[in-house]
Amino acid sequence: MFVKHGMNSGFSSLASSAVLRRQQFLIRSLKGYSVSDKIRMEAVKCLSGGASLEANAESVLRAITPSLDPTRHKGQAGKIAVIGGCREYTGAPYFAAISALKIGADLSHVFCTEGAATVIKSYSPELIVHPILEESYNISVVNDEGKRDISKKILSEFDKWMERFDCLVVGPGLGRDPFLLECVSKIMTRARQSNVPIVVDGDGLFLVTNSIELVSGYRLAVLTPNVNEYKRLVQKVLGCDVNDQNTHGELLSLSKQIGGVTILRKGKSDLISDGEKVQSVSIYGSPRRCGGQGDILSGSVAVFLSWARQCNSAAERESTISRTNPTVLGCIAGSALLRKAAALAFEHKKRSTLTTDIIEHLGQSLEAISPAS
Ligand SMILES: NC(=O)C1=CN([C@@H]2O[C@H](COP(=O)(O)OP(=O)(O)OC[C@H]3O[C@@H](n4cnc5c(N)ncnc54)[C@H](O)[C@@H]3O)[C@@H](O)[C@H]2O)[C@@H](O)CC1
Ligand SMILES: Nc1ncnc2c1ncn2[C@@H]1O[C@H](COP(=O)(O)OP(=O)(O)OP(=O)(O)O)[C@@H](O)[C@H]1O
Ligand SMILES: [Mg+2]
Repeated sequence: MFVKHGMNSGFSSLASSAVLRRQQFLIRSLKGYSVSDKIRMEAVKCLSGGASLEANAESVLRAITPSLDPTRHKGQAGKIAVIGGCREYTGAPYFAAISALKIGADLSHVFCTEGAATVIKSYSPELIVHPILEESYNISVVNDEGKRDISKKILSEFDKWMERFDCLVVGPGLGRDPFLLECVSKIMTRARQSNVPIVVDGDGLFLVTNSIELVSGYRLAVLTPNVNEYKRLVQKVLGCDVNDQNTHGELLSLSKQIGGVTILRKGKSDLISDGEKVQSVSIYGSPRRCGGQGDILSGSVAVFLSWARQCNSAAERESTISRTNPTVLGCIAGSALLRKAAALAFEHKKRSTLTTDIIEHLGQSLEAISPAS
């Protein structure tokens, strides 16, 4: 009876499957003792050690999501900019930018190449799209001096907007063109000088892995590597292969080695560390691994990180949460919401679940945890 109830309440969402198996084992071994269900649950939590690692994601989401206060003006709930979108990819920046809006940001911008801009604009009139980036193939006849001028123009175009942003997402669908990446490096350096948080994902991680100084020591940077991106990062920064026997130690070392940037290692459980400790989010998501879910995550982390920073200054957060790095809170909240939305989408669409279906469930998933009124 207790087991069934426990599994259906928040308890199940707090545990990875391995921890759950251990908890079930412990519950079975506790049978026959005259303890109440509540005490038994506490005992199981302590014995399993799962509760200290798994983030209390719902509390984080509740604590950092701002109320819809009628006195607030446009922009106060977040202004996000995604830097990405090139000849090959238009979906990824769209997914990241539209997810930010669907969660509750007020404005979402995309900085991309001219060709990608028309396509992204046609996906949604909600996005503000800046066709400022250039790829080498478009300027192949331009000499070095001309290229320097183009690069300066791109930077000054971006500068006009940068101070307005609460967070940048660098990389979804950015591509790997050398000229374009060089310009994006300059944009990142400028954002860093202005203390604008940066979530680095996709091809942004390709750039950063090869130029780690772009983020090294920047406490407002978040890296969100998938399996491949994490492997490349570990090889480059730690000079070894990924060690699955020392997952937590390795993530801690990686974050410390990059000067305390927050890393969200995506996978079966999402692992998050800023070099102090490792927290996980293992809420059940979806068995569908369609492309684009990481893009939803990067846009979501940007919004929650911005909200967490606002709470920090307004001292609104619960005490246990207020001691946590806002970049870590942003990762916990983003990961939990994506997983909840993915679970809901899968319930309806099963095998045909796509990233756009998951995006449609972001609002409903947040509403269930932090109602709008
Ligand atoms: N619709 C779109 O426009 C999308 C564009 N995307 C963009 O595509 C660019 C490249 O990202 P990728 O994620 O493909 O680059 P990766 O270097 O991570 O992946 C390259 C290849 O590795 C394989 N792979 C992925 N996950 C794996 C796993 N868990 N184990 C073993 N192999 C695995 C995949 O088959 C993929 O072809 C980025 O800019 C990204 O943002 C993706 O976000 C997906 C959606
Ligand atoms: N094996 C898994 N089981 C459950 N959830 C997973 C698994 N792998 C990834 N996820 C979830 O999907 C999200 C996206 O992770 P994924 O590894 O697909 O990113 P990605 O490859 O960058 O995606 P994208 O296609 O957008 O580039 C993660 O945050 C995680 O919550
Ligand atoms: Mg990705």
